Amino acid sequence: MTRLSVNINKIATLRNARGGNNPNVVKVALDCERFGAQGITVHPRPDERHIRYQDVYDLKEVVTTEFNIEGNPTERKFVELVLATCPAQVTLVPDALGAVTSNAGWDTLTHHARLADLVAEFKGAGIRVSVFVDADERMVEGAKACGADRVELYTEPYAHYYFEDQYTAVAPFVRAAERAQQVGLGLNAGHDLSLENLRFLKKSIPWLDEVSIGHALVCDALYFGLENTIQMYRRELQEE
Ligand SMILES: CC(=O)[C@@H](O)[C@H](O)COP(=O)(O)O
Ligand SMILES: NCC(=O)COP(=O)(O)O
Repeated sequence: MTRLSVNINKIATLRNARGGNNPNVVKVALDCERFGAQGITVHPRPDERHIRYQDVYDLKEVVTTEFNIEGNPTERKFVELVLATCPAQVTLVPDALGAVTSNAGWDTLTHHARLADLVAEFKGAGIRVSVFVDADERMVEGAKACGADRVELYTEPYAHYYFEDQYTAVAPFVRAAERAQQVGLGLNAGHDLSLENLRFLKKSIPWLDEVSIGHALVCDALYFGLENTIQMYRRELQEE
């Protein structure tokens, strides 16, 4: 089964636009769970432009599905937030300061020592660790060597090339996913996944453990409503 984790960053973006508490990210997270989300993902950034550190503490109190915190552990503040809130999963993402969104996976070979220390620290606290990587078998192997439990494949290139040629677009992801399976890593995927491209990814890599989806899902919810939208994404992930 491939689980759907809803990334609620964009809900916080909307809330922050007016400075009040509408929409309420805690309520939305609970509603997402009620509507069928199997996890809640947040990706706090150091500038707190969407999810704030306090949101993470508030969400940890109430989320009953898998809570996944994504972020760059270069910031000690992020490491401390994760250790203090103890989510089910932390996803380590090398997002650059000032970047609009995540735009690459880790070089798990160059950063082996640092990643290995962090993985050990989080695993020691009972937190599953996923490492965000490009669809590159060497980076998958490097994540395994760091002690990670899972990798999350950065799917922006798949989403980008999907409409040109879906088979060519998915091919490196299938190879990376096969490598993850061979070395015993769990497998997540995320970034720019949508109602258009999700089913083909799932069909190509049926052993995917989890997808985290935010931007497209929140956009779709404007048209279809949140409950319908979550159900629509869940249907795309059903086994054939
Ligand atoms: C790691 C990843 O691909 C997502 O977490 C993405 O970075 C969402 O973050 P934003 O909502 O800030 O774009
Ligand atoms: N890990 C990916 C994620 O949480 C959501 O990415 P996106 O759907 O907002 O591009």
